[in-house]
Amino acid sequence: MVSPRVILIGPPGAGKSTVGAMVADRLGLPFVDTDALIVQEQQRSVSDIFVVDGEETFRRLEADAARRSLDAETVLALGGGAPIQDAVAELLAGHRVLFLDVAIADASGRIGFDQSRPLLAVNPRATWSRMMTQRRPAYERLATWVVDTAGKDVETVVEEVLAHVTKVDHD
Ligand SMILES: Nc1ncnc2c1ncn2[C@@H]1O[C@H](COP(=O)(O)OP(=O)(O)OP(=O)(O)O)[C@@H](O)[C@H]1O
Ligand SMILES: O=C(O)C1=C[C@@H](O)[C@@H](O)[C@H](O)C1
Ligand SMILES: [Mg+2]
Repeated sequence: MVSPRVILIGPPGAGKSTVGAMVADRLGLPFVDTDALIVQEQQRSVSDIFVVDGEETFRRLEADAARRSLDAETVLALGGGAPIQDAVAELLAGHRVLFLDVAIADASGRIGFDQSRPLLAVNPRATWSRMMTQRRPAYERLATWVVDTAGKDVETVVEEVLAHVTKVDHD
């Protein structure tokens, strides 16, 4: 069965989009990011969908985007909240799922908490921390591998992800 070489999960600021694109490039594979796919297909921003149609609509689009992205050989980044949905979590069984872990100290510096992340529009640091406490058990349960990105630059994280992917390719 054809499936993504690796699926990246983790909270906003973990580096899923940045690291995922670079890993895909190094592997010579297409990079798919469910957030970007939704934006492209809907022709509007994630924030716009949240504000105009509500989170429930976004989650439905996201689950659908994830479902359609699982049967191709790519590097796949899921939106931060995607694997928290039971419907998406169930789809991940049997796939290589890599949790990019990050703590608030690094995440806050990375994402700057601008308005592009609708869930973090109010009290961004406290909201991120609360969200991560709730989500961490799911990220850990679904992951077949974890890379802690704390204190590591993007290139170091990319190398760690590539090392893992190459190793499991040969196992
Ligand atoms: N290990 C790292 N060290 C320093 N900066 C990083 C690292 N990983 C990512 N960044 C930077 O942090 C910012 C956020 O990264 P990115 O958008 O890839 O996160 P994400 O996990 O895709 O978040 P979201 O769930 O909101 O889509 C980017 O500017 C990126 O360059
Ligand atoms: O963590 C989340 O719930 C989100 C993360 C982003 O990737 C986007 O999917 C959206 O902003 C929601
Ligand atoms: Mg992203």
